[in-house]
Amino acid sequence: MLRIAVPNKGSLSGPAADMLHEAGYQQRRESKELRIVDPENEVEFFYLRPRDIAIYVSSGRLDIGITGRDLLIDSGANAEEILPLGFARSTFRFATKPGTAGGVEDLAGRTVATSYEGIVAKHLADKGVDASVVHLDGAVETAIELGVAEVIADVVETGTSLRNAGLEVIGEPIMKSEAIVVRRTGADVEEPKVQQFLRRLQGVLVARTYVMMDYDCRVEQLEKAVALTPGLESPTVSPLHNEGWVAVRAMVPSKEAQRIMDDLYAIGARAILTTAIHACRL
Ligand SMILES: Nc1ncnc2c1ncn2[C@@H]1O[C@H](COP(=O)(O)OP(=O)(O)OP(=O)(O)O)[C@@H](O)[C@H]1O
Ligand SMILES: O=P(O)(O)OC[C@H]1O[C@H](OP(=O)(O)OP(=O)(O)O)[C@H](O)[C@@H]1O
Ligand SMILES: [Mg+2]
Repeated sequence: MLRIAVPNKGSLSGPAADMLHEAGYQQRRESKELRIVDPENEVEFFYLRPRDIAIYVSSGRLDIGITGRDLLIDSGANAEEILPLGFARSTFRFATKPGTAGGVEDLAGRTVATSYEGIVAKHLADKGVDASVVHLDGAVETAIELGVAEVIADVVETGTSLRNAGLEVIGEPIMKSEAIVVRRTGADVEEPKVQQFLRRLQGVLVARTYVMMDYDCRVEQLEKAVALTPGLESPTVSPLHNEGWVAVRAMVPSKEAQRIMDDLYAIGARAILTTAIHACRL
């Protein structure tokens, strides 16, 4: 049975459960449940604090975990990223009151408040900047106003929390993060049950980012049409009853679907349809 760690709270927990559900796995019904068994899929899910997941996985007691890239790096755990999942995207940045500092080099001798001490201490050391780091559990934006630190280092998504606290980012992002699947460093990722789990999640990612496009076009326009919709391997082309016409079917990135439909129409394609993909294995 594959043992998988899933975030039980916070920004990662809802989207992770949604993705697993879309991949066909049973998920907990109540937020108080700490573990469930999905016997049909031979998987056991453990609902753990996102910050602890890389540590459990590195111990080898759990085969796989879903966590944030920033949390993995901050933990220093002996685990590695094996699949990015595309949700909980954020950057990790320094911020302070406007006019206090221009870049990381100005932080020498200052105090930085953060919930991600591991990332911050390493980054400061790499840059050769000697600053103190104070650990806070969350809501670090308030630490400056309350005099606990002069600088913060925190997760930034829209920037609303920083703006509301009257702070601005300084320097380049320390890192970019998103939800990821982790496995103990060096453990076999080719193991069939691990591969099956990854294929299912990859299927969800593809189903979320592609649509199926169908259209009819004249044979003379086929090469131009296929250039617009090359598909993943190559599009399916079938003859139509009307001579001189073919039907084409190809997967296209959903973000580009409307533009591609306009371009196909412009070269004479007709009956252009897009449909959602519910699941797939590539
Ligand atoms: N506003 C956000 N937008 C996108 N990702 C976020 C956001 N806040 C946190 N994250 C990401 O979520 C993960 C943090 O997990 P965590 O459980 O601490 O989330 P959280 O929302 O901060 O939870 P809590 O505030 O309950 O501690 C990190 O990978 C982080 O980059
Ligand atoms: O750039 P934004 O879109 O505003 O998002 C970033 C904020 O979201 C998270 O806070 P959360 O609500 O999880 O509170 P926390 O700081 O207590 O973790 C993060 O810690 C930032 O404060
Ligand atoms: Mg938070």
